[in-house]
Amino acid sequence: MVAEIIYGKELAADLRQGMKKEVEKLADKGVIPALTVVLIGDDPASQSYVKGKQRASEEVGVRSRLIELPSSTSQEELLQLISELNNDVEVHGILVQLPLPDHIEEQAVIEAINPEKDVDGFHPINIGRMLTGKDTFFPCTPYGILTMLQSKNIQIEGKHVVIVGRSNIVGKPVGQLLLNENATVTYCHSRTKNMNEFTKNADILIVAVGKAHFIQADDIKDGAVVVDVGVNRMDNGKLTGDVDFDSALEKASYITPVPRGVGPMTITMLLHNTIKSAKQHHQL
Ligand SMILES: NC(=O)C1=CN([C@@H]2O[C@H](COP(=O)(O)OP(=O)(O)OC[C@H]3O[C@@H](n4cnc5c(N)ncnc54)[C@H](OP(=O)(O)O)[C@@H]3O)[C@@H](O)[C@H]2O)C=CC1
Ligand SMILES: Nc1nc(=O)c2c([nH]1)NC[C@@H]1CN(c3ccc(C(=O)N[C@@H](CCC(=O)O)C(=O)O)cc3)C=[N+]21
Repeated sequence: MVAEIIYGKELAADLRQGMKKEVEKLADKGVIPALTVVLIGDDPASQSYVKGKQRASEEVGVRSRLIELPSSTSQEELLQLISELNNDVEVHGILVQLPLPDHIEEQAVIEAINPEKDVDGFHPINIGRMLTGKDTFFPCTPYGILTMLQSKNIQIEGKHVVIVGRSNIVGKPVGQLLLNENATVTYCHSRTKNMNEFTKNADILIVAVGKAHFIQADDIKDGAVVVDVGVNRMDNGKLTGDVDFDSALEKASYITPVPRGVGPMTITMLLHNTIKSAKQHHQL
């Protein structure tokens, strides 16, 4: 079998066209959705992602402000800034780019953000709301993956979803989101034994590890749907995923590429959440 490639980049562009129209309508009512991104330090990958977020915001008419701070910023200073942003009625979404420097406790920062402005969907209140099946800001990467699967009418209910990786921002929440869609979910991680006995059983395999070509064709069931979340920069400067794309393409029924797959969808769902937040704040 040769897989159909799911280009998140194209779906993202389609969705942003709709968002642009929605933002124009909001502007007529005097509301301009506004996102503030806080970037600490000078990690080139983070800078590149943040640039992508700025560009996409501009495209749909979301007002995006970037606050760049040195890596010497203290936790107290960051918490103070978040408190100011929480109180600023002109700010609908707050995103603190992760990872943070070692001297800052990530969870304390996430919990300081007003859940109503937590457009990343990382606050425990929003995670809990997602877990219990309530409406909330869904974490952007999981939400983007769900939207990609739905765009191809891929059945989720009753399917065995295997996730490799259990981070708080990707692995864990994508499992919960798909569980809500009635999938049967298995998590694999660094302590999992005989991992490919699980991956080979997956109807939908989602890989978020951060190791280039970690998953090979041998690890994939014939006809499986393969979602590659990994973004790894190779020595030649090019990006590659966690899945050996060329060999997996011959085995899967659907596969997402890297780049142009999940990444652009993550950014698009961030804009979706920011628009949603603006509407909620203005009771629209
Ligand atoms: N496209 C996008 O929008 C996004 C892409 N990413 C990319 O996705 C990748 C993962 O990101 P993130 O979830 O934040 O990463 P983390 O580093 O937080 O988590 C990696 C996960 O992989 C697991 N893992 C590591 N080694 C192995 C192994 N040998 N076998 C099985 N599991 C293993 C870890 O297990 P354990 O928990 O046991 O340590 C952990 O759960 C990265 O490449 C990142 O750049 C991330 C966010 C968004
Ligand atoms: N608070 C927070 N929220 C996040 O959502 C968040 C974060 N921190 N820290 C890092 C990860 C990673 N992440 C990506 C977003 C877009 C692409 C993306 O657009 N990738 C393009 C390529 C981009 C390029 O060329 O550099 C693609 O795959 O086609 C990738 C990765 C969001 N993250």
